[in-house]
Amino acid sequence: MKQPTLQLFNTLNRTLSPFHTIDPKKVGLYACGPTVYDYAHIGNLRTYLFVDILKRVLQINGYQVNHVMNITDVGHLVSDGDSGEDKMEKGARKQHLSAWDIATFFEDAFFADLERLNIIQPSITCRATDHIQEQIYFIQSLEEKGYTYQTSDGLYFDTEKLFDYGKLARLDKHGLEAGIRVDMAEKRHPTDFALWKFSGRQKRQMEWSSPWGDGFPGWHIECSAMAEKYLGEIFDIHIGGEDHIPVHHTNEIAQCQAKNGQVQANFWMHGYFLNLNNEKLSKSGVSLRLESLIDQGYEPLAYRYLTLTSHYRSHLSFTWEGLAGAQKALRRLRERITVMPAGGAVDDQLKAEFLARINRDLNMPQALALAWKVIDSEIEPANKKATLLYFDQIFGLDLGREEQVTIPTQVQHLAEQRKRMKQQGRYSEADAIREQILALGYQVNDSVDQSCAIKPR
Ligand SMILES: Nc1ncnc2c1ncn2[C@@H]1O[C@H](COP(=O)(O)OP(=O)(O)OP(=O)(O)O)[C@@H](O)[C@H]1O
Ligand SMILES: [Zn+2]
Repeated sequence: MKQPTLQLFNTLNRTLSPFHTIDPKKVGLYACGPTVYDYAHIGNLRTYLFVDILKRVLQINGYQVNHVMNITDVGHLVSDGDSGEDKMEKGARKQHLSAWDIATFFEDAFFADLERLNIIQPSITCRATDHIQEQIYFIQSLEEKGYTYQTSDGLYFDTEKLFDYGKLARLDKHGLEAGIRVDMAEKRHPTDFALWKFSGRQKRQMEWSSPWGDGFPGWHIECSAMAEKYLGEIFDIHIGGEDHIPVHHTNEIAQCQAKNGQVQANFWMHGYFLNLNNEKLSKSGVSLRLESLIDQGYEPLAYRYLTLTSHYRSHLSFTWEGLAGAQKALRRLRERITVMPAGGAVDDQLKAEFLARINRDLNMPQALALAWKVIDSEIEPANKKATLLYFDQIFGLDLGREEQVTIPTQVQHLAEQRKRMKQQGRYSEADAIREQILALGYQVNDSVDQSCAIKPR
């Protein structure tokens, strides 16, 4: 398919822009991965579902996607402003395990959640602790270029050295400095951030020697170093949750610009938060796991369906009623598809309409609405099925899974009533009931035995 039919919202210039790639057939995609100090919550998973949808949309547009995702298993401090404890060491204390053990445990749990949600695995997964040397080289290069300074607790990036620091977030750097009230310790500017932190007097579970002393890398440097290793100095898309805009991605850009003279990705995309009771879900605060939804009897894909009902650039409020609605809609969609015959062809016009919707900045709510329109359309049932299964390459909802069709008792009663009317020769009343059944989304087939004569329309 020829470019540029796909349009994506680029946070860098705040516009919906035609998507152009560096290589005509390939996309380099870097997604910031989880910090594995606890279970992922369904908010984190919303972001990975968004990445998955983007990847599927790129693939259906004919691109081969080289998808790299990191695992943050060291260096992410409790405060994004680079103060406080390392989340891994804190998590290890809480779980009474070593930092290495919790990293392995929660990484496995994370991938199990991805699988349950039909999220396609990244092409490359890379851990921060497996790339310490790459991070040290990156920092050395920044040091040689004069972007660093040392304090008693680490080596820092001097954000004042970059004239356009903070452009991704449109930060008012000087305004920030004037209004700053927090203790900056020995940092020269509030936005400066750690590249390497010293272990200090207390021995850490995770530490390495470096030209600056024993310690561990800062959080932002891991993504810059690993993205460069696997995707090169410049690639197509960098993606993460909206909280990455002001700090993590801003600092990643600063490091790469300082080292290589350019912003490392052409497109920056951000998924908005999932909230619960108007609060952002977070591992350390209000949390809710996929496991809890399963415990309540929901299938993981009902949650996937729920996330498709809102655009990725809108906040989504989680409610149990919303999830129940999503579960019901998903079952109903599968029931309707189950009874359609196989062997049809994808409808060209509906396919074009679908591509137009998903290619306009991944408009999944509109794409879902189209699926329901297909269900109610006049096209041949076999072609409906083929078209919906084509859509499912993007939805990832297992729409081809056979769903046991359960006819509501109300519909069964109406069908029995209609049968009696017909036996008594009261045909116009029987026809009126048939219409009533149709309005409820079912049809009666008179040519077969009454017990299997009702099916979803
Ligand atoms: N409520 C949320 N809704 C959607 N995405 C989220 C939410 N909270 C975090 N994310 C995203 O999830 C991804 C993984 O985040 P990470 O594992 O680093 O979480 P964290 O910052 O350690 O913990 P927390 O969930 O407490 O913020 C990131 O891209 C982040 O932006
Ligand atoms: Zn990152």
